[in-house]
Amino acid sequence: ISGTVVTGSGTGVLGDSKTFKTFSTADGYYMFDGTRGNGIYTYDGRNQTRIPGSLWLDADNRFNTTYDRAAVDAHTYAAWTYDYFRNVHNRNSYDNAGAELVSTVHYGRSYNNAGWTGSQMIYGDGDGYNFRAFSGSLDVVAHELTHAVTDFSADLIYQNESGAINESMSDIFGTLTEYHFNNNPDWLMGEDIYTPGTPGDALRSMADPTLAGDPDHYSKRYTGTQDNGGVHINSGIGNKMAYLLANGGTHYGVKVNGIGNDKVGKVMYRTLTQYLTPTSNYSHFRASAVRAATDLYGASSAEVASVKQAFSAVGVY
Ligand SMILES: O=C(O)[C@H](CCc1ccccc1)CC1(C(=O)N[C@@H](Cc2c[nH]c3ccccc23)C(=O)O)CCCC1
Ligand SMILES: [Zn+2]
Repeated sequence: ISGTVVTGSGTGVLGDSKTFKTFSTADGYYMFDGTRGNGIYTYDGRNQTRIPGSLWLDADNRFNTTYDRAAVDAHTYAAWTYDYFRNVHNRNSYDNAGAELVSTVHYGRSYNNAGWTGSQMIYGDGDGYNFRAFSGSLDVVAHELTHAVTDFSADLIYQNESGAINESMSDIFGTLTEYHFNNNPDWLMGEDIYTPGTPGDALRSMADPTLAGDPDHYSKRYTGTQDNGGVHINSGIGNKMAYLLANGGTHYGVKVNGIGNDKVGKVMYRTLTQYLTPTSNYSHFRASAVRAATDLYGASSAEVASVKQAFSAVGVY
């Protein structure tokens, strides 16, 4: 179809106004952003589970109905996350070759989850009590897109320790993306869409994983078979490590000197894209992060020392 890139405006899941790129055609305005990579496409799942559904079409380029809100945020936050990886890590989409970013919102009926299918993002509306529309949280959108980056780099197997590191990387870049855009940033995950009736709680805490019952030390790791061997549980070990590496602190008697968010982003990005492999475990995660920090800052640098401190603080050697 022929048309021109224009700027649309609308209301997000939290009732906030935002603008984004749309595509003006004879049929109306599509949620297609032709200014980033090979394009960002947002689809309407129409509360079915057939994907991708229908490319989102609007009559007047103003997206202010309640039904529009999930699409506004999925489209906007996909663009922001594209910009984060492009501008901060010089990566052109998840494959570093401009791969199209495809999202489907209104996936399923009251579907209480989101996900990366291996080729696109899907976002449920939530049931309105436990969750609201999952695309309403920037850290969730960046979490899902980071799964795509991981699949096209380390390709960490989604189970047991490699799966927990996969999950932790998604929580880490979800949080770093939130800080990059200063979008009510915190070291919580999904706080904007979790239990809308209960302010201040979250799906996970990276600052204190035990708030969600997740381990904050390797000695407390889950070794059962639920959740693909605890990928969303043992991610707490990597999440706590990253929190300490960025902010500093003393954990189980081990002092960590913080190096700040930006350096954590550089070390974790290089670790993920240069050193981790599909079968990496937490011990290999430590070795990989030390190598990445050594490449970036030198073997005798404070940053390398802090990486070692952070992994020691969560019991990983
Ligand atoms: O991307 C992911 O890791 C999660 C999707 C994982 C998935 C993988 C394969 C098939 C289906 C689902 C989605 C998110 C997640 O962490 N889900 C957790 C927590 C969760 C969400 N909704 C739930 C409903 C019931 C129980 C747990 C959950 C999970 O699937 O465990 C990430 C950010 C927010 C939602
Ligand atoms: Zn995940």
